[in-house]
Amino acid sequence: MTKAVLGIIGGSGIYDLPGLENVREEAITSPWGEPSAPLRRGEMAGLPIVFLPRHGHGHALSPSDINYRANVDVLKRAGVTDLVALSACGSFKEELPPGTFVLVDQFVDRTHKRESSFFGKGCVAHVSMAHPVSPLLARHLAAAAEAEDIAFARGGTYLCMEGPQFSSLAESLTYKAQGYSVIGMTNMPEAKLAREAEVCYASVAMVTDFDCWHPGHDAVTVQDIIRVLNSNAEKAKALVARLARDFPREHEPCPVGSDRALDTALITAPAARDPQLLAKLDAVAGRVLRS
Ligand SMILES: CSC[C@H]1O[C@H](OP(=O)(O)O)[C@H](O)[C@@H]1O
Ligand SMILES: Nc1ncnc2[nH]cnc12
Repeated sequence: MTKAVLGIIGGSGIYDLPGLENVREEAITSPWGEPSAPLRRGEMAGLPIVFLPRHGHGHALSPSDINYRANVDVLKRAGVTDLVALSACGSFKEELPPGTFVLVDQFVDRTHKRESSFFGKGCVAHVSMAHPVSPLLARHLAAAAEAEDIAFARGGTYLCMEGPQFSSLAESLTYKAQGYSVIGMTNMPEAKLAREAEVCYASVAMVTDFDCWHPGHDAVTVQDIIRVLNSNAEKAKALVARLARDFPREHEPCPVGSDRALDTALITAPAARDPQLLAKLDAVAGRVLRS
């Protein structure tokens, strides 16, 4: 049995985690470069928690500048088994108004300026992204939201745009017509990298606005978003506290195989593998590379 370690990535408006006990800051170095910030390790209700603010302290990093590989790598090195992403987002649906927490279960990746895999020349791997969210983690989040009386939706599709500009009206209307639920700038490649690192992943997409498609709302501005962001952040912190309280202390095997994703993914013959890349993959893929 593996002990559960819960990772929390804080998005816009969530730069720390009050309620974390015995906090120590840990600057883990990564062969993938600089993570957004040192990790903050501690416990909640006895459960080990590792917190990382995605945009760095003071929100210095734009979505395109975040080193998603380093972030996931250091969380893996810290022993994280289950990772919750907290993210602000715009909504494409009337029934998902600002303040709603959407436990998304699908992603559409429209990013184009980001390193999106740990693997490549000298060690090729193809993991499945058919079911990018860990259903058990999502179920625990739903139970925590229910217990905290937070308005939430089970399931939804998160369109990840490159940004940093918000969408044009034509883009917004197109995504709405496609049936997508929400839009943000950060969950990709984060979810892909978590899968490659065999870390269970779930995202709480916290609606701050209706993007720009809604006839009754003006085009989105950061000022408008910040107003909603702060109340969402308070609810998110309560959600995490409840999640930690009720979370299983042993890591539960993932029904969609998030925690074994590399069992069926590596294709490069051992003799053709690049030792330098293998060394960088020690944390992410050590389980399968060492066996
Ligand atoms: C401040 S609004 C735009 C910004 O907020 C979201 O970030 P995060 O997912 O880290 O909460 C969105 O993706 C943009 O990066
Ligand atoms: N409308 C929107 N588009 C992209 N990212 C967002 N984050 C919050 N609101 C957003």
